Amino acid sequence: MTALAERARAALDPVHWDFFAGGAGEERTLRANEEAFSRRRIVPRVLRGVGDRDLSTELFGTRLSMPVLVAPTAFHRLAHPAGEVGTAGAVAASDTVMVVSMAATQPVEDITATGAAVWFQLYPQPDDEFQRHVVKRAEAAGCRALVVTVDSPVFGRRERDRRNGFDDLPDGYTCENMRDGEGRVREIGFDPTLGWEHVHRLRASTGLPIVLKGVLHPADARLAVEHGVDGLIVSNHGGRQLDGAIATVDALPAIVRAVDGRIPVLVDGGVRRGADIAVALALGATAVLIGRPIIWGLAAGGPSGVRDVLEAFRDELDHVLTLAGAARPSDLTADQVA
Ligand SMILES: Cc1cc2nc3c(=O)[nH]c(=O)nc-3n(C[C@H](O)[C@H](O)[C@H](O)COP(=O)(O)O)c2cc1C
Ligand SMILES: O=C(O)C(=O)c1ccccc1
Repeated sequence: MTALAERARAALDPVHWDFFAGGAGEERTLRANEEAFSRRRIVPRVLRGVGDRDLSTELFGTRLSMPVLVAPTAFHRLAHPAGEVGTAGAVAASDTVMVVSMAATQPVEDITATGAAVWFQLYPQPDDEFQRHVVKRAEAAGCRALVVTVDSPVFGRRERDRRNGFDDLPDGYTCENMRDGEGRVREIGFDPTLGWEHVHRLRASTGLPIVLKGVLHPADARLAVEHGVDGLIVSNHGGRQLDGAIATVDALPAIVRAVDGRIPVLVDGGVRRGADIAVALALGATAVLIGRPIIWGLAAGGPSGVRDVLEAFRDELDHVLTLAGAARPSDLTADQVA
C-alpha cells in the first residue's frame, strides 16, 4: 500500500475504507488493473530536443492543464467533511475536470460554484422523466458533459461491504442530486433491460456531449460511435462490477483501433503513477481518470490532499514525458510501449 493510502486508511472508519478500497468478488480485476500497468515498459526516444513541455489537452471545448481527470466516485463526505465541494476546489486550482458522481453527497450547484470544470456522471435511469429532470439540473448547474456509466446493469457484488453490512449512506447523508421535482430523494435505479435506445433518448434530451463509461469490447466502441456518442471511457469501474473483467490497459489498444480517431478515448482503473499515464497516452488514450488516489488524498488531507495528488501526477507525467522524449502528450506513440 502506498504511504498516502496508509494515511487514508488511518483516517477512515474501517467500514468506509473497505467501501472505497474494495472491489467485486475476489478482487481479481481490481488487482489486474494495477498489475497490467506495472507490467508495461516505456521505450524512450532520445535527442528529440524536447525543451519546454506542454501537458494541456482539450476535451469538448474545455482546455485541461493536463490529461488527468477526477473519476466519478460516490460519497465524498464519508471521506472528508469537505466532500465533493472540497474535491472540486482542488480540481479548480489544478485546472482540470471533475466528473461528479450521481451518488455525490452534495448538490451539483455547490460543486460547480467552486469554478471547477465539471462533467456529470449518471447511471441510466429507467424512469425517463426523472432522468430528464436530473440532466436538466446538471445542465443548469453548468456541467459541460454527461458521463453515462454502462457497466452497471446490476450493482456489483462487493464482498467486503456485504461482510460489513454496508449498503447505504449513514443518517445525515444523502445523494443530493437524486432529488425529484418535489425534492424527494430517489434510489439510484439499475436496470438490465436498457439498451442503445436509451442512449438515443438521452441524445434527444440534451445538447451536452455524451461520454459512455465502462466500455471494454471494441464492437461496443464501434456501436457507440454509430449511435452518436461523443466520447468513451475504457473502464471496468475500478474492479467493482464484473470481477474477472479484462484490465483496462489491456482493453485499450483494440478500442483505440475500433474508434480510429473519430471520438476521444479515455481510460481509468489502476493509474497510480506518471508512467501509467504515459503508457495510456502512448496507446492512444486522450486522457486518464483517477479514482481511489483522489479519495485517499481527500481522506488524508482534505482539499489540499486532493491538490497534492493532482500535482504529483502532473509532476511525474512531466518528468516521464521529458525522459521519454515527448514535449506533448500527443508526441507519445504506441511503439514506445513494450
Ligand atoms: C469508492 C468508489 C466509488 C465509485 N463510484 C462510482 C460512481 O458513482 N459512478 C461511476 O461511474 N463510477 C464509480 N466508481 C468507479 C470510478 O469512476 C473509476 O472507474 C474507478 O475508480 C477507476 O479506478 P481506480 O480507482 O483504480 O483509479 C467508483 C469507484 C470507487 C473506488
Ligand atoms: O459505483 C460505485 O462503485 C459505487 O460505489 C456506488 C455506490 C453507491 C451508489 C452508486 C455507486
